[in-house]
Amino acid sequence: MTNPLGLEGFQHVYSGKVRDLYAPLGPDGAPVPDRLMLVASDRISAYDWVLDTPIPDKGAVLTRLSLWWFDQLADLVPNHVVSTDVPAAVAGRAVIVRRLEMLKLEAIARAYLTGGGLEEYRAKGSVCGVPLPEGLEDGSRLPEPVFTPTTKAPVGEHDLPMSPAEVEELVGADVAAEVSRLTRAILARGNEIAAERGILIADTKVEFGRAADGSGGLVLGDEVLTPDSSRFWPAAAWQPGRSQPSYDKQFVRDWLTSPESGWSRSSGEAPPPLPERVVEQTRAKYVEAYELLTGETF
Ligand SMILES: N#Cc1c(N)ncnc1-c1cnn(CCN2CCOCC2)c1
Repeated sequence: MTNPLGLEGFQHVYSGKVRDLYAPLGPDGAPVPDRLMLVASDRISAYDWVLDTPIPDKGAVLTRLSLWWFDQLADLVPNHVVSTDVPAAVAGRAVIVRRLEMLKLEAIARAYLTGGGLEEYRAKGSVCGVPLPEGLEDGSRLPEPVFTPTTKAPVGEHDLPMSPAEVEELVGADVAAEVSRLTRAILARGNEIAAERGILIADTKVEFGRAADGSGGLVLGDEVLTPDSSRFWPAAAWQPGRSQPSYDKQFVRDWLTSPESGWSRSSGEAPPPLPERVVEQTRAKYVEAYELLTGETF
């Protein structure tokens, strides 16, 4: 298995759109049983494409933000973070984590109605089996966060909505109820904190696992409440009844859909490289979100 970053003492396990997973190797050269390393890249995705142009420091900013959120949520749920003692090549954008038995579902909660949830609401008046009030629009705030889990589709395929019965069949009724409760509580806590700082978190995806030996309860894995795992909206621009501007990706989206890019979403072709000004504006939004939420300087 190739080692894209050439990390001595680590075996590459998996690459997602913007993050990668490595296994630390022990002195015998075998993977250490209960450890993994999550590495956040500077890659950015838009319109289902991973763009050619990296956003400098994006991986480091989102790693620090996720670590901060794990701390803010520690009273709600234990997490998989072990340390940030990582190789210099990925310092600041990688985390050593406990190896978990991950639940095979994407635990999604929605506090505002948009995207796939809005489509289902318009068709059925409900989302994932949860009836919603009439008259909701794109961007409407929901009475309370709704659990809208999906499958974990293979690379290149789309995640599919799961009904409560399908979740229970996958993980059992008790774990299904706890995953729903925790996912909604994480989003509610996130919005309590973010709204005071000018950011609305419309929805979020988290991942849970259990200790490999089966001991203990659910552990929060992956990343948490970052602009990659969640929809961040600027609170001041919130206006139900239209598509909301993205806190972090609007400069990218606006340029890619402008005549200047020469690109069309319907072309099926990869988007062109981003101009430097869009890269700088986007980097600044990630840093701004981090500094607003945490009160710390990047
Ligand atoms: N987190 C975590 C974790 C863990 N603590 N233990 C075992 N497996 C995983 C794991 C394996 N894959 N994913 C999906 C999320 N990936 C993250 C990396 O980047 C690609 C997507 C999570």
